[in-house]
Amino acid sequence: MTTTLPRPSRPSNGPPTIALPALPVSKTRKSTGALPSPTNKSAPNTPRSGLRAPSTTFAPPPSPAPTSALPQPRAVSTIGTPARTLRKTVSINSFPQPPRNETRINSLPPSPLGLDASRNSARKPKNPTTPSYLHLSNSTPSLLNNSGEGKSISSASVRMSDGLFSVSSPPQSRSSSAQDSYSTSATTYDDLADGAASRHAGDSSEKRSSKTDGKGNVLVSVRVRPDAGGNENNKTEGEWMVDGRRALISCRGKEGGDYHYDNVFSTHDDNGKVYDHIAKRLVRRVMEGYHGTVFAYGMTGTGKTFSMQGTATSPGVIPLAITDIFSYIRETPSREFLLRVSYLEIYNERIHDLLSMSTGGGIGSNAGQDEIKLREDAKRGVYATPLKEEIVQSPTQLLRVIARGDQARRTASTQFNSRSSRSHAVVQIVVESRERVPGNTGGESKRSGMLPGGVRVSTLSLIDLAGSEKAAESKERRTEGSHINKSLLTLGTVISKLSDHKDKDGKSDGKEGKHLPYRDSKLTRLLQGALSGNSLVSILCTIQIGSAGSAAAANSHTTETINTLKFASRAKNNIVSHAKKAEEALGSGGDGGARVLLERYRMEILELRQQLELQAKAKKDRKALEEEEKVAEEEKARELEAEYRHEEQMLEMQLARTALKERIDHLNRLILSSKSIGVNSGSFSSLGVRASMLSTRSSVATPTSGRPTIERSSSLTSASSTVGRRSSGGGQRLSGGETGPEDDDSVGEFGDSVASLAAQNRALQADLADKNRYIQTLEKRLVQARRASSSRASTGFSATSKGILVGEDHSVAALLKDKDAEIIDLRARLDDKDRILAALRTAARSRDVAEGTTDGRTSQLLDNMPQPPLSPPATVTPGTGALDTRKRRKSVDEMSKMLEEMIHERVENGQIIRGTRGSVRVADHRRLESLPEPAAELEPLA
Ligand SMILES: Nc1ncnc2c1ncn2[C@@H]1O[C@H](COP(=O)(O)OP(=O)(O)OP(=O)(O)O)[C@@H](O)[C@H]1O
Repeated sequence: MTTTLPRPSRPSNGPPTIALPALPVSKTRKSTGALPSPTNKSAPNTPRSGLRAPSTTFAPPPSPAPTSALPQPRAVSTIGTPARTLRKTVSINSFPQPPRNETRINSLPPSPLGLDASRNSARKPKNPTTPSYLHLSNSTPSLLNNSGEGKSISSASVRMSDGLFSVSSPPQSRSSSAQDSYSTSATTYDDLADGAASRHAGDSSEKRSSKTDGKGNVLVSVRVRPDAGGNENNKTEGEWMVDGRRALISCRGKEGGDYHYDNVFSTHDDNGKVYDHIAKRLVRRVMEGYHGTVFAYGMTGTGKTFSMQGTATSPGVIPLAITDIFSYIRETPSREFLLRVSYLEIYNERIHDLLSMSTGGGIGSNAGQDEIKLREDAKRGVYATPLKEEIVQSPTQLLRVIARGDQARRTASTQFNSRSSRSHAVVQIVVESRERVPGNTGGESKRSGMLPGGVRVSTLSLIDLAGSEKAAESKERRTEGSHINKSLLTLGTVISKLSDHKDKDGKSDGKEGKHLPYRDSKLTRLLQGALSGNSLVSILCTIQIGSAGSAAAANSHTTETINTLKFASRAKNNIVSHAKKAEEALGSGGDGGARVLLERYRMEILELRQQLELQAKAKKDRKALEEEEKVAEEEKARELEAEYRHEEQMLEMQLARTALKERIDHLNRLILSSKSIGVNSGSFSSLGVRASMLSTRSSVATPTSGRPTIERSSSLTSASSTVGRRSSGGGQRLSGGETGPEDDDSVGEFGDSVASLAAQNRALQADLADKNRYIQTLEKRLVQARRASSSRASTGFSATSKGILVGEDHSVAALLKDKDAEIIDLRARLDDKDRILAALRTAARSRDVAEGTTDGRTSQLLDNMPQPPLSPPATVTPGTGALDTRKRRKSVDEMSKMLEEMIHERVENGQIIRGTRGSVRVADHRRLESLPEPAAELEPLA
């Protein structure tokens, strides 16, 4: 297989670089050419290093001791450069190895290449009695080695301490990218590194390496993909030899050599193991506040996506990292976390948001998206914007988000991969964390006045690069390929030049060094922070060394593989990380604060909680108000109902009263009629007497007193007719059967008057009886009404009803009293009538005596009437002529006088009042006192 990438002219001291991109720096080449020598890798500093057959029996050869079976790598001849060799040795040995593997690896047989002996022999003089991996582990601790992890993960108490980070980056190493450093807080791990270095002051080379080496924070691993043909015996695949235990890959070809890395994974190693070695610790560090970057680099089809994403049965780095992230959160109750994730791809040098795109990854699938640009600020470094970030709360949710992005990622079938990634894909997980205030959760901290600590923000970038490839047949693939190759070339260039930015101690020297072309591609721009040392870095390079079925393919693979191996070596040599734990941002202000969602959310939660409390209070007040209103409404309703019932009762009473009143009016009319009858009958009787007198007078022609007499006569006629009518009407109303006799009685002159009086008397008595009955009926109805009211009053309106009943009682009592008074009045009038009748009888007898009549019809008629106690009748003596007339006149005069006296007497007694025209009427107080008095006016007799 051939590569389209330009081949740089290779220095003689480097490993084969036939297929490498044209890297610009010869110095880099030298550096790169100094591939890990067996000697340099010989000193294990971790359990796994120890497994690489640490032995005190090995001599420390200054140069590698390649096996005779392998071609002597040119790199070996250059490893004699002390500084380079030392640095490489220290950095590689400082890489972590999983503690669990220690036993297993210790039991492994020595490397067939015999490189362990030379490496370990190189360590032996320094500490012949102590396993070299332990020695180096102490001397060059790194954020990614076991010592660090042991402290940070084993227990919460250790996690809580900042001293747990025995990071090896010396202060000098910071200078390489100090201008971009996120960290302004503790330099704990630097100090510790210095301390660690000083413990080995006796070994100047080691001390130097510990100072210069930020590479303790950079892991470079190589993974060999199984051959598609099924030949997995990768130990000796043609000219290649892979030794996972010693992290060695040897090539026996013309550009061959020995390549040492932090980890070499054979075809037998699964994704779990790969993750454990390349990313597990880094993920932990990210959770503790460091930035971390893991990326996979390699030729197309060599297993980058397989390693990063994995499969359902063999999850890759990304899903395993997610699992660990949430495990860490669970294990760390002392802090609270907020995770947000973004997912972008760089396709044809354009950035696309995979979380905002529709799935399918086709052209135009991101139509409508704002162009995503890269920006840089002091706090965040280089970042893409605008980019969708999703907050995730569970591994499942996070995996789902990433799976959605994967769906949107552009893939296509290529010569080497049926589903080749055509873009660089970057998953970025931002971890915000804050220490919980003991005993307080949520809003309680505010209430207690204790503020929690600041928020720490760190980022984990998981990058699956597109694979380098030769020109494809289709134009589209060629375009994609050219962009991919260009960006990968820029990446290689930047990494190569990184060594130029370091002084002899490995410190970055931006002024003197060459320009770093980060801006030449979006990929390098995005990786700028990681490459310049602000992040812990783990690079997984994937290769395929099988023949893949054809000599051409095998050849192509070899070239590409060697390119990849060289890239890995340069990365290991040149990238220096001095990552620091991110500072804790207090408050929500400022640039840093603006992106600290945890703080913003906390503030938002507080605000919302306050709003909630206010709302709850308002709701409570409103409820109380509503209750009051409800009570008031109920009260009002009750009042209205009571009022309504009262009105009903009043109406009933009114109706009853109206009925009573009507009846009373009717009775009054009857009474008045009776009175009129009584009075008029009295007048009539007297006038009747008088009429007879008048007729007598007429006969005696006494015109002197004619006028009044005539008037009186007229009046009598009128009154008589009135009485006749009223009496008739009243009789009809009271009892129809009684009208007959009355009508009969009303015929005739004197006889008629007397009969009428008798009829009137009967009528009055009947009326009286009728009234009594009516009064009884009224009393019954009142009792019934009272019962009805009291039953209604029992439904809750007792107070009001009482008032009604009391009023009713009063009105009924008054009514009864009125009626009683009227009855008494009526009786008194009857008495009056009786007296008048008696007077009339007397007058009639006197007349009879005076006229000498013997029939006594008038007096007899009158005698038939009830006899009131009257004065004894005057003695009448018969006479003739003028004497008789004189006697009659005298008799009439006497009678008139007697009547006048009687009236006068009553006027004096105050029983009656004399009117201005001589009329008389019953005194009011007499009425009230129920004294018998005629209600109608009595015409004066004289
Ligand atoms: N270690 C491995 N074990 C088993 N199968 C593997 C391994 N590595 C890769 N493969 C298989 O090889 C094929 C190509 O792998 P993958 O797509 O991961 O390559 P790649 O490097 O991502 O390619 P590209 O750059 O074109 O995207 C896949 O079918 C994958 O399953």
